[in-house]
Amino acid sequence: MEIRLGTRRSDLARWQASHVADLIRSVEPAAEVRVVFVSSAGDKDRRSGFQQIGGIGAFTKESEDSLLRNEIDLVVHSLKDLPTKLQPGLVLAAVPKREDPRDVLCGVALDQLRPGLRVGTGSIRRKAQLLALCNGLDIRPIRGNVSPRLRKAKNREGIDATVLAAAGLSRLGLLHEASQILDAHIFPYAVGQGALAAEAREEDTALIALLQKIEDRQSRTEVDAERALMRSLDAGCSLPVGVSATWRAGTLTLQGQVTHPDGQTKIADESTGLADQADAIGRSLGHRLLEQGAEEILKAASRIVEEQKPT
Ligand SMILES: NCc1[nH]cc(CCC(=O)O)c1CC(=O)O
Repeated sequence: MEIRLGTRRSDLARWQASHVADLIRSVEPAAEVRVVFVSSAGDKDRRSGFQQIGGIGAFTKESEDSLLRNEIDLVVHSLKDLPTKLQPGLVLAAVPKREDPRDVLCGVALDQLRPGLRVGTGSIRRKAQLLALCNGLDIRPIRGNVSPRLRKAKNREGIDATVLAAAGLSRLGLLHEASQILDAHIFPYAVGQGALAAEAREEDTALIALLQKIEDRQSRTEVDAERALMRSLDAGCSLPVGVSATWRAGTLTLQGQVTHPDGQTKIADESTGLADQADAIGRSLGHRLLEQGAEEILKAASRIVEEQKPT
């Protein structure tokens, strides 16, 4: 079978694509996987803050269009960047084994956070959670690829610190550059962080069956529960929702935290269930958070994200 695998051009995207290509070859030695580069709005627009370039789907839309036009057969994304609603005709065919989903702090350690310290991040979740840990931090909007962000923090170029996903650093062989891995109970991670998505056309049943062989059931369950939470909160990928998934004797506990962008209010709860109840776990957690007032925080966050968009 010939498989045209689409990816963006960044170092991280290339690593992820070749990793999935290797996984496919390992379960199907006869597969001919060819990597095809697709650019995205998120890659082209380097002017503005991360949240600002049309937000949802900024990194995934072009490759999905290319998939729908039959130019490629499969796209590999960071699952974190994949909107909760896929375009009609496309499916999340497989989720391979998830990397460490946690965030890391680079530049300083957690106990060195002080009012006025400049922390670069374009993520409203990271901003909110950082301010909740240390009121008065100077959060600077930055975006761009992982390595330049790391370098800026290291050289104190406009920022003193930054927060990045452990998974991205690890894939680029840069995890040793992190100052501290952040405990997910103190600093919950983004929905889908550390996981990869293999997206395909719904009608491509042979390819989907093949991709099932590279799926990791536990990772898939976590991701399904986390995405169900996001849907029940009606929250786009750019909202301040953090999660943490824990397994005990075949049951999954999903913790969720919604944090006001000013860091002053947060709502947290959890929901537990069996592995085949991923959707129900995510949905019931969503309902609990909404009952406690999450909607007001999410609305405030949406307004802030909207205001930051260039007109
Ligand atoms: N939106 C950027 C992005 N998308 C996926 C990753 C890291 C890898 C992952 O989370 O799987 C990153 C960089 C970061 O947030 O540090």
